Amino acid sequence: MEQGGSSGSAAARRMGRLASHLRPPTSQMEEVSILRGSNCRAKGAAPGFKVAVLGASGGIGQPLSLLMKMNPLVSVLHLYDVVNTPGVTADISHMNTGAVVRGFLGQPQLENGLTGMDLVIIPAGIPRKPGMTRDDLFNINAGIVRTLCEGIAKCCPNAIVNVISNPVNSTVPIAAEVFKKAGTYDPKRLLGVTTLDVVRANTFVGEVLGLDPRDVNVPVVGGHAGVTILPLLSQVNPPCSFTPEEISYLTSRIQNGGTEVVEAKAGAGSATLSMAYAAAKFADACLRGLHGDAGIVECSYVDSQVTELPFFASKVRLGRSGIEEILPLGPLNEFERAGLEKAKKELSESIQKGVSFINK
Ligand SMILES: NC(=O)c1ccc[n+]([C@@H]2O[C@H](COP(=O)([O-])OP(=O)(O)OC[C@H]3O[C@@H](n4cnc5c(N)ncnc54)[C@H](O)[C@@H]3O)[C@@H](O)[C@H]2O)c1
Ligand SMILES: O=C(O)C[C@H](O)C(=O)O
Repeated sequence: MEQGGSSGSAAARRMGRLASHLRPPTSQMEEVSILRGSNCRAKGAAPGFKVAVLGASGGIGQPLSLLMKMNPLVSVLHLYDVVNTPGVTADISHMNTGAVVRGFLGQPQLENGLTGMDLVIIPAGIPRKPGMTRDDLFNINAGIVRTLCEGIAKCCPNAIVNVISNPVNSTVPIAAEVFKKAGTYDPKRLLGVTTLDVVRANTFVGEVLGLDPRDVNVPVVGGHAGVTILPLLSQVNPPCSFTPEEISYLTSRIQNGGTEVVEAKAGAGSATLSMAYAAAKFADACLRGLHGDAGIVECSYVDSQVTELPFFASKVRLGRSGIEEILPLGPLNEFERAGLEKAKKELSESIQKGVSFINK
């Protein structure tokens, strides 16, 4: 009887837990707290990194959060947005992968969402509509990125930060200025996400060459808008050559890939699915670097001395401290040298605009 009584009370405790789980949680923290011994990680999950997605309810944020929930290097995933995070969090939290998912809604919950994070990914902000440039997003997105970076400086100053919000050519300098003001700036830990340019370049070059795009690697340098997106077609791996017509077609298609999607979506936003794929790929590279894996090289828009500009996208080697080395541009042909000059002119203005926004 006693045995029955004790297993009965164990069952009652389990039922109590279940009942409280079925009750609508007042916060995601309460929901998580009923899980046995899992304040930090899901039962059975390997130790891993803590990752926050800021703007997690958006067109990029949702599929990116899904992909990060699938990443075995992630043990805790925080989803922050100013709308809809309870629903997105409930949905993603049912995936039977290792990471524990917690949702944070609105500015009052930002600091809890950021505390203790190793990697923060920022896809928060408005996207383009047809006829707009990325710079047309500056007025709204600059303020969003500033607020989020102020939170990062306060709550997780050592986190690696991946900036997706456009215009990246200005939002990365904005983030740097916020961190400088807070005294937390580490240029090795701030990375603008330009992976979608490389993903597109690999796809389009693969189509022209008749190769599997997974076997193609095109360095794309400069920045992330129009002529600042500079594919180095002379450095494609595997080594190959192109006709002048192919170079003209590929350069234009890669530089205008974002606009191609904006026009096809006809007012419903910009690239979200390919971007989530690209951002998840880049975040995974950052996490593998933090984990100590060797030989991780990705293109990214970073604080740089590769040119005379303070920020520039080029190949970087990632490691335990973030960016461990910025690789040189390598030999450029005449077409690419001319493209570099155009890119630098526009980049210089975008960088200055970002810096002035914080220091005005
Ligand atoms: N770097 C790149 O290669 C690249 C590629 C595609 C899109 N983008 C940019 O990413 C951004 C997001 O695009 P999207 O299609 O996901 O837009 P979206 O409108 O679908 O989603 C943006 C999300 O940000 C949230 N948000 C707004 N203000 C916020 C704040 N203060 N704090 C937290 N979240 C906030 C919104 O609620 C929304 O859920 C845009 O600026 C877009 O231009 C960049
Ligand atoms: O083009 C945009 O506005 C979004 C993004 O920068 C992209 O390259 O798809």
